[in-house]
Amino acid sequence: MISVNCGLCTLKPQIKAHLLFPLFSSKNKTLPSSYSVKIVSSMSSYDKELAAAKKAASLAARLCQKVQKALVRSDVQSKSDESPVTVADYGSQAVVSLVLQKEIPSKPFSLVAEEDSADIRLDAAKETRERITKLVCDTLASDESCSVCNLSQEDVLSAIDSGKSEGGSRGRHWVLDPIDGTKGFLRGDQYAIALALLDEGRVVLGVLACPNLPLKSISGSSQKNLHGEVGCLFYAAVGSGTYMQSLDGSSAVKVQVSAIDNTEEASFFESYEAAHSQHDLTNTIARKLGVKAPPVRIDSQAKYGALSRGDGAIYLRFPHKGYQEKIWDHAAGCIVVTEAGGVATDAAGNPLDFSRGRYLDLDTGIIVTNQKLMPQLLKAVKESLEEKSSSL
Ligand SMILES: Nc1ncnc2c1ncn2[C@@H]1O[C@H](COP(=O)(O)OS(=O)(=O)O)[C@@H](OP(=O)(O)O)[C@H]1O
Ligand SMILES: [Mg+2]
Ligand SMILES: [Mg+2]
Ligand SMILES: [Mg+2]
Repeated sequence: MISVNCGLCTLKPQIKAHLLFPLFSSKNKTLPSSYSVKIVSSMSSYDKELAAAKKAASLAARLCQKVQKALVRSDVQSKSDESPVTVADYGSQAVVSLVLQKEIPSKPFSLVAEEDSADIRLDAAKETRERITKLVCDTLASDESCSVCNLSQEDVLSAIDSGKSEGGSRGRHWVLDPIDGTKGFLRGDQYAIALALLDEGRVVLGVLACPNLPLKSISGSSQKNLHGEVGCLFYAAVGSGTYMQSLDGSSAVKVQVSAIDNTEEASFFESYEAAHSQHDLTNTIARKLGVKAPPVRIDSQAKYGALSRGDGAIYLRFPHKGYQEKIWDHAAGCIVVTEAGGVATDAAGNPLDFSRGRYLDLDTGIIVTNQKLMPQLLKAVKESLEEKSSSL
């Protein structure tokens, strides 16, 4: 049990009521009129969890933005698999864990998350530990419902380690990527805080905070020439649709995937990093479909968010041989897209199964599109994979 004296547990009634809507309500932004406007009114059985998830991801986004704006060399380390991790990854994970435990105090609390504290418990990481603890405290204290924060370093490390759950098909498990797209985060590009809830093995809600994603459509843009006001919060609960609001606070708009049924007009998203997805294979698939537009390469599950509001019609992800996908890289994105009317499957058309622990067990790759394009996409994927294997 983590003891936190930050006031999150003693919310005033007006702040509790506020939770379903913007957290940082200083300015109410207007969302682009291209998205159909419908204020959230339906109540689902996961309302309390969704409100907590939105609050947790939004606060974590605030921490990440602060770090990204003033990143210093000592904020970044390498993990044992050579992938980068920053004080913001750790801080974001701690903030989300602490907020969820305070907002949803029921037991047991189970979190499947990417990071753990082993490396930052080492003697050499003393300054990093201090920096993370201060970031977490400052972030929690910046929330209007929480004026005091007395967290110790051990509280923060324990909060990070609460993410060691194995998940599975029984009970409820939160699934968190505290920064998805850490490489994008380091470049100053796209990243996402991705949080989902599994209930009996099924993703029942998901929240994607995308601090650098423009509120307006990025259709026809590339990651390096995005313009306009940024900071999107996408959220979805099973059976209730997908909504987007500004991270700074705005009324929510309902979003829908693209209605395109002609593959020639479709554009597709893929990983920015060539090491994360086979760009040559996706090029073959796109050619078969007659796609004319160049691929839109952006980091992180911001791709799922952009797809959910119809900025593009297809997301293709084909990791190189031997890579095993983790559930936190797709759980939130998947429900955000499916509740917006999309479909996400593996390369053989099987639904993604998040009930098997920390990893996804899937055939070759992940493909996401709308219902109309899926049959053609599956055909093109099948043919491209067959050609690739016969050429080896
Ligand atoms: N080799 C390899 N193949 C496939 N995927 C990998 C690989 N290595 C890492 N990862 C995971 O990719 C996550 C980043 O997401 P994206 O690939 O969508 O973004 S990016 O464009 O590549 O930055 C990234 O998530 P984060 O670690 O949270 O950044 C990883 O989980
Ligand atoms: Mg990730
Ligand atoms: Mg991550
Ligand atoms: Mg990582």
